[in-house]
Amino acid sequence: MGILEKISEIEKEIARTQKNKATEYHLGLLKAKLAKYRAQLLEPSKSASSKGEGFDVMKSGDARVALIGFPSVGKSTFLSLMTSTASEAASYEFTTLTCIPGVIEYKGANIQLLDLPGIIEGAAQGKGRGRQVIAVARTADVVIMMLDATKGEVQRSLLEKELESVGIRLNKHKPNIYFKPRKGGGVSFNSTVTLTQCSEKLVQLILHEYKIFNAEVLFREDCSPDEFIDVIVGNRVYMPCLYVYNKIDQISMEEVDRLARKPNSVVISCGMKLNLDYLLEMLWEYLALTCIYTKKRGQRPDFTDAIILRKGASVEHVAQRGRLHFCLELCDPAPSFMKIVGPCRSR
Ligand SMILES: Nc1nc2c(ncn2[C@@H]2O[C@H](COP(=O)(O)OP(=O)(O)OP(=O)(O)O)[C@@H](O)[C@H]2O)c(=O)[nH]1
Ligand SMILES: [K+]
Ligand SMILES: [Mg+2]
Repeated sequence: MGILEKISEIEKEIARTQKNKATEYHLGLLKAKLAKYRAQLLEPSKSASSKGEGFDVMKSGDARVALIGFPSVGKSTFLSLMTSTASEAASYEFTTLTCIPGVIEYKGANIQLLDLPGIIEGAAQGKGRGRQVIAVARTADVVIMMLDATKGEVQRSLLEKELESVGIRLNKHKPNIYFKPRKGGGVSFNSTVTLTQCSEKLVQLILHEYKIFNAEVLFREDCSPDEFIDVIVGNRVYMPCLYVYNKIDQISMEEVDRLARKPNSVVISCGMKLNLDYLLEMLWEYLALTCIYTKKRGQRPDFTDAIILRKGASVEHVAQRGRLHFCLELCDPAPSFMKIVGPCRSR
């Protein structure tokens, strides 16, 4: 049996198995197996043609945003609207066949926006350019999942499943579980909270499935078996995702209102240029970028020339941007998220 068949067998079995106390170990084991096969599926194959999967586009600017969506939802139209790059848009599917980068200039930041080919169900398994698109998505700071407002929720849940299956976790934080394999001593299991979804026995079972017999495990959060598996597997990407419903010019006001109220969602129309400013505001928030203005002693800050940093960045990051001589005289008082990490060298 090939890996794809094994995966589909396990998926079917999970779907048939009722979720209750008696089946929890069985289900936990199935999920561990599933994650293992999926990981195998994603391992780069040995053939030369699949080397360097993903489109080769240089990272540039202060942040990277990837446009993911079904064909013809308006990704290219959006790129052409928001950046000075033109990407061909047309009414037929798979107009875009490669990765096309553009730059959004916002609040002094350069945000790299990547237009990508449309993806469809089965993308993660290599349908269309799915794997390449997903490989690019993994490198982004934020994913915009663009959806056709007229197509309901189907597109959204299909794409979520695709991304989920390749280890991309949308709008979730890393599970707060300490996990460290050891050389010996068996499995030591502890938790600082009451666990309602995992138990020591289940954790042991899952670990054994991964041939891990010695490890330290500390749950600091009431995590699910899936979250625990994510921690063991280790290569998960936790990524903010904005769901953007395009083409709202095609649906009723009631429907627009319903979509707009969904969490992490924005409704727009590229065709009628509706709500694009609000989308940018949201995007900025999701990117969690901060502008820092520097000044020389006795002078006013230069608000036309910001340094863009991630929230939580330090003076050292400013220094790395070659603005060291300014950073010694940062606006006073220093913003609370800046921590001084060491003496600055002067230039
Ligand atoms: N009514 C309406 N049509 C739109 C809107 N935005 C884009 N379109 C149309 O939708 C069609 C597809 O747009 P594209 O930008 O090519 O879509 P895409 O997602 O890049 O498609 P692929 O590259 O094939 O994956 C085009 O005919 C656009 O004119 C919108 O807001 N409203
Ligand atoms: K298209
Ligand atoms: Mg396109």
